[in-house]
Amino acid sequence: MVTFRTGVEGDYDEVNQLVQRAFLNDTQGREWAEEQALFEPDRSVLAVDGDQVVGHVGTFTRDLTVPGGVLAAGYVTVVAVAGTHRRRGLASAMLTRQLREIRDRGEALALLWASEAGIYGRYGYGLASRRLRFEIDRREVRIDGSRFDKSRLDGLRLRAAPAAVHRARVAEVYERVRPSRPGFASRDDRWWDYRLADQAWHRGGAGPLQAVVCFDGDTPVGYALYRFRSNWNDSGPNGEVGVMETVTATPAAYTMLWDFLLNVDLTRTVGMWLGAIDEPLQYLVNDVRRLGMGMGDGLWARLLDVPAALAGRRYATEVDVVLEVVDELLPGCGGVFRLRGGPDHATCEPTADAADLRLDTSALAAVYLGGNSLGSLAAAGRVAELRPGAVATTAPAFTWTRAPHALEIF
Ligand SMILES: CC(=O)SCCNC(=O)CCNC(=O)[C@H](O)C(C)(C)COP(=O)(O)OP(=O)(O)OC[C@H]1O[C@@H](n2cnc3c(N)ncnc32)[C@H](O)[C@@H]1OP(=O)(O)O
Repeated sequence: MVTFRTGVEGDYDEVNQLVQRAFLNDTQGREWAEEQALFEPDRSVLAVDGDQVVGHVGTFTRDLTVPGGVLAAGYVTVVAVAGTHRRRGLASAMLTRQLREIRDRGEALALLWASEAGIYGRYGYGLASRRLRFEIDRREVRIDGSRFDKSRLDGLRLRAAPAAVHRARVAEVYERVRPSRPGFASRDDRWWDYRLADQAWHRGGAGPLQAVVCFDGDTPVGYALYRFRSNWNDSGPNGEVGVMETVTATPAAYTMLWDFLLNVDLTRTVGMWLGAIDEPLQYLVNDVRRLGMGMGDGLWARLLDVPAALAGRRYATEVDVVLEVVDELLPGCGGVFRLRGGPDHATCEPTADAADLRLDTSALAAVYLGGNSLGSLAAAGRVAELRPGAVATTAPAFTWTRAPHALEIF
């Protein structure tokens, strides 16, 4: 018989083996120091059959930047069920218990990256952010000089080194940018260890992790993390730059860093897998088509405390709306709420007033970070307009200056 329990410290190895098998990973030669340091056993739910762990869901404790604020969130991770025990409800049982535990800790929402996009909607998650992949034919692409004022680069300088050398500067820039960019997550030392981890298997055949930092005087104002992949073919050099993330406090730093990344001798391609959906590079280059862009999904979000989540963000325009939120999995998380908000204030409370809009919790999650338009969800029939005009007045409020961007898979 399968039973469920909370994890303990000694579970890591068995859980990790289960997870690696479930994700079809070859574990040979891998060490897990950085991953193990992130393990929060008391936030794991395990399924156990006899003496064997056959299922696992984990949670990390982190803060998420939302439009105009930062909220504690449960970061859901390494969901796995043994191949011998699938499609008999184990994941559903663990994921539902996990959502209740996240809510009971007072975290207003759960977040995850999905291995397959078909899995999580049934648990109330909505796709809240997207990413752009880039595969740039770098010889065809350059920063278009007519689109920016070169004098803005005066006084800036770049310094490139193995990433570990620049760790403090990189973390300093990230902390400066994080509070204002929806989708960014808090990174303590353990998370920097994970992000900068550089064992052979983290490299995926490319070289060591590099950082290039942009300084304005002595102040770091931007950085890029990247790897080179050396390659040659019959025509000569065919190397690649693989960009992991670029974080910048100013447009000038962004321009200077991308100019550097696009001009590495002996390379032909610049790739980035987790670019922002509104990546400014699109608006800077001479030939946008040659950026080789493709869209992917990003963060999935699940609201667990609707009033706290809605009052915890800010709104692009003044809004006063009554939302009926339908939550089939956790009915206690749904209800009718009046949201009053604007660029510098927000309140949200249960109300007995008639609802203006009705939507399910996954549709609300989809618009929560400003990554999808409420109007688009309404066009899909996912938002019911109970008071005529309510979509038109509410949709602009849920947008934000920048699209949400999740920088790393956890
Ligand atoms: C945040 C993350 O960690 S994402 C990683 C998820 N894990 C993986 O992809 C690893 C490989 N897969 C697995 O380990 C398992 O197949 C899991 C964890 C995805 C599902 O575990 P199971 O115990 O089989 O799920 P369970 O029996 O509870 O089924 C849950 C529902 O999800 C559905 N489902 C499961 N996998 C998929 C899928 N890949 N695509 C679409 N639907 C799926 C099931 O059909 C079921 O639907 P229903 O309730 O409408 O009948």
